[in-house]
Amino acid sequence: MTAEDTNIKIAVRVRPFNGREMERSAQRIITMDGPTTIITNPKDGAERKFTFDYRYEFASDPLYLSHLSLNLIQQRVFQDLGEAVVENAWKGINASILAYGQTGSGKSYSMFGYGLNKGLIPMIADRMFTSMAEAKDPGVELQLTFSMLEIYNEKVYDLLNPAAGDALRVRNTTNTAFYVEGLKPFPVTTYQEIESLVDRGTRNRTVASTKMNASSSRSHTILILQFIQISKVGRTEKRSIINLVDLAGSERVNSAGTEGERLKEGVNINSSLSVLGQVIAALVQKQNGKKGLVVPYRDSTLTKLLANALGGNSRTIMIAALSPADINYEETLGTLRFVDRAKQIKTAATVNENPLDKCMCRQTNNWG
Ligand SMILES: Nc1ncnc2c1ncn2[C@@H]1O[C@H](COP(=O)(O)OP(=O)(O)OP(=O)(O)O)[C@@H](O)[C@H]1O
Repeated sequence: MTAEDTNIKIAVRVRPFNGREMERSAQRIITMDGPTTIITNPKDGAERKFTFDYRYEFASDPLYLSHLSLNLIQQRVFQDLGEAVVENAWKGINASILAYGQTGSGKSYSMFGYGLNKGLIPMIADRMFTSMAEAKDPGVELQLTFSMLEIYNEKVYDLLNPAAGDALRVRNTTNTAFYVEGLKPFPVTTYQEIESLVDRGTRNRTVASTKMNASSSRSHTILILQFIQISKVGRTEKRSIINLVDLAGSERVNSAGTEGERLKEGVNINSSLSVLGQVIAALVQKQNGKKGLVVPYRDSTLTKLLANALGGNSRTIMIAALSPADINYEETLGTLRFVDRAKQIKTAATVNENPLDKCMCRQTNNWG
């Protein structure tokens, strides 16, 4: 099967001002003009312009903040970004969505949503089950599994199986394909099952975080849906993996006055996100013809697990979550620069279809 090169798609999303920003009478420094996102330096008024694939902003009109209009925007995000993920899963193509941005910028809002205001994860799961219920071919058996993990201080924890306690090991099948040994995929047959597993995983994340004196923004969370279509007639198997990633806050850690666990956490978050930046830079240089370059996937747990999403067999989308406020100028500019580099990466998604007799048919939880 031939690989089809596509660039990583970037979506920028600006959230409304929060209470703290309003209290401080923060000014808006992000504007959007057609495909262009413009950020203004509050010190000297200098503008920087970026162009991305999708943009979502909020209007200053308070009506925007009504539940209905918030919901409409969540639905638009799903139509633009999520629908194709489900369509590709049916074709046997892997997909990944990563949310990047500083703490409180709206990553979880985009990925999980809040209450009735559902985000991409519940909407993708819902659409998956609707399409499976509509599938008509009795000769094709459909299987969907779900797993959820957390990377905290470079270690991987199975959020659906916390009894396992200890961190799981990341192993590699090839130089660029890694998997989590012992991560338990749960077979799911209804939307409600996924919903309760996500709730369980989120609760475990909070418990683990509290125990470790962390807040949720200090770990990376990855949800994995694996979809398998087994054709009994053609004796083939089509597999696809959907990775949904809520990254830790990208703000730089101020080490002044920080010690012990907090410092370690900060250093680890910083280093895994900075390795992510280095991996992106290396992939871009490689695509621009630079020879003999080693992409440093191995330098962090996060980049090992995202190797396929970034440089391999996946269609990948990055959501850059932004605060609109001048007081966050540096972080917001950092986020825009980060995804501006990532948009140059090309991934080569292939259809994962194999004859049943030849396929390895192991319950993988990897990204390969
Ligand atoms: N696009 C949006 N529209 C309306 N409200 C939003 C939007 N994005 C975020 N919010 C609100 O902003 C707050 C912070 O968002 P969220 O928790 O998603 O941030 P985060 O980037 O995931 O933070 P953390 O890294 O700490 O987990 C929440 O109260 C959320 O409801």
